[in-house]
Amino acid sequence: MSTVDLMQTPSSDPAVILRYRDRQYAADLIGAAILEFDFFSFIDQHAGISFDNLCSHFEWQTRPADVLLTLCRASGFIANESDGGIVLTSVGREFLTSDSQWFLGPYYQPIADSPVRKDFVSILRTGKPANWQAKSDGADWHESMKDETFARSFTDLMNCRGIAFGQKLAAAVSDQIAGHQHMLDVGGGSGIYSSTMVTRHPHLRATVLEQSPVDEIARKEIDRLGLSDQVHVHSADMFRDPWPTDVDVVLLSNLLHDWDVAEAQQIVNKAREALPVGGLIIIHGAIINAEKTGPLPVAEYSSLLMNITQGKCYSVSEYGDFLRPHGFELHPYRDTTGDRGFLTATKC
Ligand SMILES: C[S@@+](CC[C@H](N)C(=O)[O-])C[C@H]1O[C@@H](n2cnc3c(N)ncnc32)[C@H](O)[C@@H]1O
Repeated sequence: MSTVDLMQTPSSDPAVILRYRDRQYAADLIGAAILEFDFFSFIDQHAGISFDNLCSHFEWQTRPADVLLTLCRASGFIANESDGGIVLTSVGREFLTSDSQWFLGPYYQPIADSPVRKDFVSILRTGKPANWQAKSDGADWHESMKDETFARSFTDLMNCRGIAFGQKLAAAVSDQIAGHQHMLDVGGGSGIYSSTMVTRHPHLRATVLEQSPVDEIARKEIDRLGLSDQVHVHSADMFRDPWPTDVDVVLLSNLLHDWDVAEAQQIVNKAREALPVGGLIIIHGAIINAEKTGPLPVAEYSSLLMNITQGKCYSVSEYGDFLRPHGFELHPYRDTTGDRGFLTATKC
């Protein structure tokens, strides 16, 4: 394993490298819409249909249907009228409706039998995530994270991107974090976001709240970086157990997007309870714009998350709904690197 120098920051943006992986499932979701549901022909015949009526017709659940529609909007296949009604764009009508002479459905036929495409059909109907990467042991991603070998491999995956993401985030929140002392990094994985934050802001200490076995992985990683004095690991279940309360910043990095609305709201409510008035919540990850028209790389990544977890990439307005009515003042969304960004909010 290479030596890590968290003081050194990258000069380039890894977006292109990440996008190959982040968009891996998007073709299968579009393939499901075309091949299984002839979705675009239906929209053509029912121009202006509402989201709810669309879901009723196809018997789709809200979460996966929203991810599909966001992907179609971000791709420029559909648009929303001012009353929210869904219509096709020119490219959608000309190339994606089955009675058009330019219909490109047969181009997707080779992936008709892809397990991921088939999974999407059942996720749209049931709302339940598929097994992680079609593993046959029946465990979804959330359950798999309790397995030592899987947790190690997946934490490595998150850690490698987290070095640059964490460094950019730490730099971007400098003004907001200056007067704060103790950050709670909920579901913090290897602790890389805490490690990069305290390296950039040495006045700060951090606590990583993690479940077993990731908690032990985090302890070892933080120790390897020589940061055990500033970053501690608190072993707990974020839903069932109490959170430390002597904190004035809560970081939720790539966390809410793993969960459906009820669980995500539960996490935000626990963050509110943990923070004093004036405390800061930071939500970091891949975030859809307020209009749900993009960015395309985030809409593509959302199809992967929707397939393997109980969540999706939420939009700026959906995060506003989690925060504003629950006692937070929201600050504007900001980009960092690699199609990621963050929102902050202050507890009122
Ligand atoms: C997608 S990862 C994000 C890790 C890190 N925050 C990042 O940005 O890379 C979600 C993390 O939440 C943790 N997690 C999931 N359920 C949890 C629970 N009930 N209690 C504590 N941590 C949990 C997982 O172990 C995992 O490390």
